[in-house]
Amino acid sequence: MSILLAQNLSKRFGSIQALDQLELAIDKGVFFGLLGPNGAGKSTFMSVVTGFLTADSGNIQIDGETLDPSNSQQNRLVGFAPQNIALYKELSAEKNLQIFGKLFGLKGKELSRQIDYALEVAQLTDRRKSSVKAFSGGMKRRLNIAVALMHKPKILLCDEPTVGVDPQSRNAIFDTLLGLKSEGMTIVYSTHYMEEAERLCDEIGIIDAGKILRCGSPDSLLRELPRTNLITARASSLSPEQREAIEQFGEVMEQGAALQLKTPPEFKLSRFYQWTEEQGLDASEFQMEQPSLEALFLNLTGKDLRE
Ligand SMILES: Nc1ncnc2c1ncn2[C@@H]1O[C@H](COP(=O)(O)OP(=O)(O)OP(=O)(O)O)[C@@H](O)[C@H]1O
Repeated sequence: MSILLAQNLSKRFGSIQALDQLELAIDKGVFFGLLGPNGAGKSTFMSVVTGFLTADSGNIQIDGETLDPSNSQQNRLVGFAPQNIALYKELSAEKNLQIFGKLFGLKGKELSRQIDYALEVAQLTDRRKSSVKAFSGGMKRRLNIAVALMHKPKILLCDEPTVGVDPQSRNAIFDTLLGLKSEGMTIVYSTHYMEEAERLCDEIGIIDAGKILRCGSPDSLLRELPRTNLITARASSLSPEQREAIEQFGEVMEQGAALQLKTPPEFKLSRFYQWTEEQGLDASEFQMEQPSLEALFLNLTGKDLRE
């Protein structure tokens, strides 16, 4: 059974249709990536799931029950780390967690235990007494996630947690989230970076203009791409005879100093490498275009993911 189910979900802001009959089902324990460009509706979807916004129509179920923002038991199932960091900058990491924990009704030993746990998961235990204003962007992001964990949610929604974060801090955020997944938490992670979606996610939902266009494992999504490969090499690396012979593998185009080979679906890579070997050519001379989620997105929408 899905732990998070959205059916026919729509939300409009004036003339903008932010969510457009969106359909999504996320299973328990899955690291789910919501991949789409700016303005696709990712934040709006998360805000509706957390009850900050009300949908115009449609239905959300959390762990089998229809979403009801006034149901505090249900609210406890979902943690939300919003894109705009919500922390008290003058206060320490520990104090921040204390305030948010109390808001969720934690106190005494349970509150202390949860603070220790959240700091540990966010890899901030040694900075618990430091004030947030001294934190790097990545540390603030991790504390933002720690806050979302204070009430022990089963689903964590993370809205673009790596925007504006340096590569080292990004890795620390990934470790934190993968650690949570290994504890059984369901993670919904929005991003417009396809490398992140590919690296982290068990399943990906491609979102654009408020609709989920495709959903599945990264591999199954990539299999949807037309199986035409593009192989590029320097034209000067082939003799005139080899230049002619390479046409047995597909259509050859010359682009300045580069030679591009567009291969048909029945193309056999092993046969191609056998030929390069027979010809005494260095296989590393030939660059292969890999199928990517970016290419799939372009294929589905005619748009670039990074536009
Ligand atoms: N409160 C609001 N009032 C008016 N328009 C809004 C509001 N919130 C979102 N929108 C619009 O709804 C659309 C979806 O926005 P949303 O923030 O959900 O996208 P997103 O995929 O999260 O992108 P981003 O990464 O830019 O936040 C956008 O066109 C946005 O401008």
